[in-house]
Amino acid sequence: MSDTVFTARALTKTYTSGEVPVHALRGLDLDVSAGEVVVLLGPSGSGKSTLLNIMGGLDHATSGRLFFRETELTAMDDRELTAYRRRHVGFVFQFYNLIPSLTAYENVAVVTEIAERPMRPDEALALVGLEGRMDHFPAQLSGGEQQRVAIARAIAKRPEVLLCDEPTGALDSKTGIRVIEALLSINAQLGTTTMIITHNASIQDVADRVLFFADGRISKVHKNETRRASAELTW
Ligand SMILES: Nc1ncnc2c1ncn2[C@@H]1O[C@H](COP(=O)(O)OP(=O)(O)OP(=O)(O)O)[C@@H](O)[C@H]1O
Repeated sequence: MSDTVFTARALTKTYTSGEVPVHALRGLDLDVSAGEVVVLLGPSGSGKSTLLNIMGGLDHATSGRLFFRETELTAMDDRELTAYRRRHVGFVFQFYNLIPSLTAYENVAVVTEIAERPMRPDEALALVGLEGRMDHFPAQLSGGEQQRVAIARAIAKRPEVLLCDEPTGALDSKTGIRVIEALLSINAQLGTTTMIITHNASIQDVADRVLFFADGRISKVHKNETRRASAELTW
């Protein structure tokens, strides 16, 4: 099996829904290795979410090619992309989208009931440090804890990749660090390839590689020789 999970070549995305076309991605080349933690930084509108959505099979590119291992995502129709997404991709968004009437355990079980070889909800919740909160409802959990339930839900199906769009965007520094800690612990224990969009530059220190976006392109790449432990982060 190849060690490269994603290969993007000359990838573009142009939105033509408005009067003026928006060039969200302007020819992007990228290789992501298995088990890598990649942080995406850059100004608002620079194309970070567009790239993650295409990698996650939520959207189609306009031109160029994108592969998940040997499979070409840019050749897939919506039905094939849905199957790819269900099988291989976990998503974490800024807002947790938990079901308020279900406990933490039940929110995770919603996913494990339909996955192919899921872990048990209690295992997934233990991985994010919430073994003691399984019977709590979202309203009884802090923002950081709710986000960790959302992470447990995303990883319970054992996805190969975890795509996170501003996972700490709504959190204060202390709870945000706990969330990053949960993501890194999953990466260490399960080897899940992890991509994290953030506006918080201090998070870049926990990555293997940092991609700086500007105007639909990757303008700079920085490789961290050593990754900083999440406990050492401050913001
Ligand atoms: N569905 C859409 N229709 C039209 N234009 C869009 C759509 N989605 C995104 N765009 C535009 O594409 C560009 C890139 O947006 P994108 O969300 O990828 O940026 P971003 O770097 O993730 O920004 P942010 O950090 O604010 O989330 C922006 O100009 C945005 O307005």
